[in-house]
Amino acid sequence: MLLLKDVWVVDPGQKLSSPQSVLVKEGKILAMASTMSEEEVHSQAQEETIETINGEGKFLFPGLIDVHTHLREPGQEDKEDILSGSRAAVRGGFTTILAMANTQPVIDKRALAEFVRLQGVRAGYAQVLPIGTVTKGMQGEELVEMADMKEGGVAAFSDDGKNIQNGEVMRLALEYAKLTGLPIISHCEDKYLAGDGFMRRGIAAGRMGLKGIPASAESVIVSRDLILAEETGGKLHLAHISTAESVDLIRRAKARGVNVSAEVNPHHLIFCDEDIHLTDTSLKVNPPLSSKEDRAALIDGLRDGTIDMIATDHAPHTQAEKARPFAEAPFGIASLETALSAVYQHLVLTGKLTWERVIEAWSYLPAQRFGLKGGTLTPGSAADMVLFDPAYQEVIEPGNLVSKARNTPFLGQTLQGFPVMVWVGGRLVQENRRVL
Ligand SMILES: NC(=O)N[C@@H](CC(=O)O)C(=O)O
Ligand SMILES: [Zn+2]
Repeated sequence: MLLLKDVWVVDPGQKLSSPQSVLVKEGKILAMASTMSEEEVHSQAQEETIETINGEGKFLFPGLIDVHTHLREPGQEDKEDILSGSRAAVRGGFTTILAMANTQPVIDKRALAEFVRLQGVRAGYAQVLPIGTVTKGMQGEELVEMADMKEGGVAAFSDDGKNIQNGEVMRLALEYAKLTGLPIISHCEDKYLAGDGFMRRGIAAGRMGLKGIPASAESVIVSRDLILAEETGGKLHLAHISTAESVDLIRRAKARGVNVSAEVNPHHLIFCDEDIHLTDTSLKVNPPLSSKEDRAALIDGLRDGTIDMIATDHAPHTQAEKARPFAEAPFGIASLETALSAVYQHLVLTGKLTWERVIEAWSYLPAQRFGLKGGTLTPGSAADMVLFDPAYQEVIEPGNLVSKARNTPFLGQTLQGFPVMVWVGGRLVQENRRVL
């Protein structure tokens, strides 16, 4: 039995943000109270021994749930595998991650989904839930066997990495996915408008002489998918929203009652196109970093709930690939181990977002929208928990990272505020920044 004493609990699912004492027994939250006398604790514990952790000055919140993580297994294990990725997850405060389907081969069959799920179980860190592709071979043409894939454990369907260009295929996907109750996650990018650009079209791209991707490449497809979700009633989730125009479209669709949710990635909230340098590919990502005005609209959208959740889009790549010239390096930022601290430091400490909203957006709402267990510390729920020390500082160095990837813009920088203990189902998996 575990007692976390005098810890500041942030649990939006219970509308709670206050000092509490929390009792954990047999992998579950047993009780929580603002004051707990010795007698009460002992009566709950009965004969058991009690391990007490003093939580003063720290936060406790439900483990984060990341709905957009690329783990690269099967097929590209030199970038990341399910073991290294799920270790990186718990180091960063994530207890459940949804693994994107753009592996090699892509996850378009039940057996493949089961493989990903089982590799997650074998690893024994964060819970790994597979995402299946929407179309066979991720070719954008023929739908996968959705009901069968659900039996195999997929939590959603997505051709992420690619957009489904054919509107009729997207309409059918939204229609058929209703039978499973699972969302279709859309990577909104019109490939013809995006062309072969490397960063957001605008003044910064012009100054560097880099070919730009217009904001419309995203918003045209956001618009199409919102219309199709409205027509079909299908459950739509929009990945990595990055422009003011998209936020506006989603806001208006939600006002009409469209069945849509949206996510934003930490890098789009923290950086903008002006931060990109030709000699540093760590900020080369898709969708590209947008303008300062877009960034402000994304933060506003997250504050008012137009954008429901935060997701990392952890996209690990090898150093050799990222060392190529800007135009040739792959798109993607590895972020599981830095994302929460970066958001805490750059958005919470600066007063742009409340800590409560961040936890709601990264734990409670992902659980609600994707129909997952977790996302709250309500008594009876699994003890997937994060103890977060707001004063803990760490230099982001290759030697500290447990992910195989090093493609983070924070390399060499000091971040403040880190998970210092993480439990999955009551089992301690990270302590003092070391994965156990
Ligand atoms: N975001 C990225 O820049 N890259 C992702 C693909 C994706 O999420 O679209 C990847 O798989 O590397
Ligand atoms: Zn994507």
